[in-house]
Amino acid sequence: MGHTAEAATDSSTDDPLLDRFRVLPAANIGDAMDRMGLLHSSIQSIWPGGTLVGTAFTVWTRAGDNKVIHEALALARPGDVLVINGQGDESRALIGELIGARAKVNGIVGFVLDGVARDADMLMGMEMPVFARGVTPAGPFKHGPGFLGQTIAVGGVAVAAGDYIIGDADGVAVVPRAVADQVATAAEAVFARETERRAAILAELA
Ligand SMILES: O=C([O-])CC(=O)C(=O)O
Ligand SMILES: [Mg+2]
Repeated sequence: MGHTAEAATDSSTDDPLLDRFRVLPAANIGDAMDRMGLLHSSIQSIWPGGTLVGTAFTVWTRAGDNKVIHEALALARPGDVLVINGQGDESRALIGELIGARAKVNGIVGFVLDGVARDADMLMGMEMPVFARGVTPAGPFKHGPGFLGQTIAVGGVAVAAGDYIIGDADGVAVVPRAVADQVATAAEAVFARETERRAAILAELA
């Protein structure tokens, strides 16, 4: 069985919470967490319209070095997002289109980098969402060290393995796994209330 078939049947992608988060704005999810759990505003989709929802596979890598990211690609499960602390370094891209393509084949649904990426056009072409501090053509070194699966800091927020990651046009929200159901319920209420208020305001145009 190929990795793509695996991705379609893996239980981690059947989680109903993923579908609930998929239709909620990151802003509403943040409001449901006392407006906390939102990454620094400089971490944004590197291509227009990129969005993602998945579970965190955490990676800590030395600034400007992606040796451990190659290991992560082989170990992450379908439905995972590679969430990477690269110490906010903007001098060298931690990932590009080749890593993006490998991720796609393995069922990984996207990347969140406290660092930068490259090959943005090709990542857009393969619809591989990447949220990062920006882009640079400068490539990474491949020496290590790095760590997998530990709780890490990304964009000023702690992320543990298995936390829910939601990225949209505003940026990225992180929902701790232990409170995810409550947060989804509260965010659905925020969304419903704001939908109603927005409609009432716009009705003044009519
Ligand atoms: O060279 C690298 O490791 C990063 C890169 O451009 C790619 O993954 O395509
Ligand atoms: Mg490349």
